[in-house]
Amino acid sequence: MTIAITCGEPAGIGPEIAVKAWAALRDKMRMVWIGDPRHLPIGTSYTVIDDPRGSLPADSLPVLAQDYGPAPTPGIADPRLAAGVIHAIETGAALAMAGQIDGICTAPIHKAALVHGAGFAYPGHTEFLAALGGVDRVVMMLACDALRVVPVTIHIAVADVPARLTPDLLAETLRLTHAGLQRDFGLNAPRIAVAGLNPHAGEDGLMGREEITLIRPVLDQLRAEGLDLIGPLPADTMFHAGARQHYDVAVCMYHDQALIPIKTLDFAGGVNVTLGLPFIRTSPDHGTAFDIAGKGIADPASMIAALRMAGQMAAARKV
Ligand SMILES: NC(=O)C1=CN([C@@H]2O[C@H](COP(=O)(O)OP(=O)(O)OC[C@H]3O[C@@H](n4cnc5c(N)ncnc54)[C@H](O)[C@@H]3O)[C@@H](O)[C@H]2O)C=CC1
Ligand SMILES: NCC(=O)COP(=O)(O)O
Repeated sequence: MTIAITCGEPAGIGPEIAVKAWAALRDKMRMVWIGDPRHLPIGTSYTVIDDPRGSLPADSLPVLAQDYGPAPTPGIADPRLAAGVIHAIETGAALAMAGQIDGICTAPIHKAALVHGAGFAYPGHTEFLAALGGVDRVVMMLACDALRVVPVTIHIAVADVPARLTPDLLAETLRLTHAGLQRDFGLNAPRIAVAGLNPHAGEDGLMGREEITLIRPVLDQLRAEGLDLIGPLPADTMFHAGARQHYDVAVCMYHDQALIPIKTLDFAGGVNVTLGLPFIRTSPDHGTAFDIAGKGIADPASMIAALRMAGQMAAARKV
């Protein structure tokens, strides 16, 4: 099994955590890095390879080399590199879809840098990879040992959430989550908790009506299809340790409702995984960390967890 790491934003911590994670896991799994070797931390031992399916060097980072431009100043995105950052993701996705690698693990991108530098038309990897994979809908799931979460709406303004939260989007997110947990996480009958949108899950309509008009009808429909659904639950009380025992994943209505609990519980161990793609994709749960880039102090734990998860998913699909 071979997992490719895409370089991510060269001015961030992506190259550093890729090298650290590769060093930690090189005895346990096959990994290649896609990017411009000039963006690796100074002194990194690497070997340029052509074929990710061939033999890989044991003691230097295998690199599918691209030519994107000289390394930027740490912490300052260089717009001239934006097209290269995007190309690395495209290369990883293409290799995965061609079966030349078993999955990709994407280092973080700086979304604004890609928009300003290359007119990137997507708010994140998740939406870009859906387009590359030729699928209309995917699900962003973040997972750590203590919790899995899915935001139904992802990278949109909070003000836009109620209008974008449609029965179709909610139903498809729940179905993809159910199928993804079955396929890749060994859960035959995943228990899915669903958050309300409003405080106290609307308190019988006193604090908002989306629970009554939208969420409950969708849950009733999908229960009839056989999904094990709990909710809609008040989001403020569904994440304490006791509550978490009753479900395998929490599906939330918007980005921060889902990501705040998991990043608070386990920032170092969290993994971002895209469900519903025709290939495996994981990522660390954190961003580019410009404030510590180039200092050599970035923690590779989330990247290590993401690579392990990609490897486990790939192994499960081969059984
Ligand atoms: N998958 C992706 O491509 C993701 C990209 N981002 C992007 O990253 C950029 C910065 O986002 P922020 O909200 O500032 O979050 P961030 O995760 O980059 O940083 C938040 C704080 O956590 C620290 N931190 C993050 N990762 C760390 C690590 N491995 N070791 C030690 N400390 C670490 C940072 O130094 C900073 O103090 C944004 O452009 C955002 O869009 C954010 C999340 C995921
Ligand atoms: N906040 C999570 C995040 O930004 C991850 O986005 P993506 O690049 O994995 O789509």
